[in-house]
Amino acid sequence: MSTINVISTSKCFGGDQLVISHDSTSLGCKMKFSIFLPPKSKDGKCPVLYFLSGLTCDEQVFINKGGAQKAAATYGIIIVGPDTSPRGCNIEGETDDWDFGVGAGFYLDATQEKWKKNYNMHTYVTQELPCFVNANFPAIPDRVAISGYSMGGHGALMLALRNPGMYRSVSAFAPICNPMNCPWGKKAFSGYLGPDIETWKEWDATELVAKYKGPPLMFLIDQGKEDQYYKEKQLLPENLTNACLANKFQCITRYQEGYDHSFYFVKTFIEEHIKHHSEILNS
Ligand SMILES: N[C@@H](CCC(=O)N[C@@H](CSC=O)C(=O)NCC(=O)O)C(=O)O
Repeated sequence: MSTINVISTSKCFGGDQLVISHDSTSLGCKMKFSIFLPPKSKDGKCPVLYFLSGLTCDEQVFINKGGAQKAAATYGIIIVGPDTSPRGCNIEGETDDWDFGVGAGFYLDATQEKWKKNYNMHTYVTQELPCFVNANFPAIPDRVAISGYSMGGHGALMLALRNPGMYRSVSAFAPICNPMNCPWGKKAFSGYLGPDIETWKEWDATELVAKYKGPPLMFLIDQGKEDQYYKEKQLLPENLTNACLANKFQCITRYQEGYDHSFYFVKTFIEEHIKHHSEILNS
């Protein structure tokens, strides 16, 4: 287990907003993550919500723009916000594009030679980070939820489908729903996974719904109707809805009038998502 380094700690709604760094073995670099500790965690262990951010984000964006701390304090939920990719690995071209490489890890484990040593965000978020959080913070290891936004929304759905039983509750804001059929996803999957489209299906939530064999699970998804990336067909929520209908997988997708693809949209509905997770995590 790597050493914990507390970068910052700030009192917030009676709890504490921390930023932590540690050496990651699965990613082969130093990683930062945010963790909000609600006031209730001073008296005992609390459930945990992992929140995965989108393209171009680091561990700072959600804690500064997401507006989640008040609800997390109210409902007694710890929120962990990992970074979106490894950083500083000196891979040629990793900072050339905003939608691939640094800031765009897509929460998968890369198989291509150039990326596979470092771009293992699936292993990091599902294994290494929870071990580290559970060892260092008052988290209840088997009361865990996951949510995310855009690329991170897909990460939340896909991680829950690939890891049955790991997450009791799942939600997403404007998720990329079917990456192998949208420009962002095609670029990322061909870069990290190579040209064989069959291997892409293992990392695509819309494909994985049909294979899910775990305990009953439901998705809560909010999608803005004025979202520019929705209109450009980067998100494809209808493809996920159709897959869920075909496979009797419960998915509530709420199309929200007037909202675009921004953190103004996320912060509008974050309290409802945290309340939703709290009800399931505490049941
Ligand atoms: N190229 C732009 C836009 C990138 C962008 O919109 N990123 C979103 C997530 S999109 C899907 O994953 C985001 O979270 N941006 C951070 C923010 O502060 O809004 C750019 O470089 O900003």
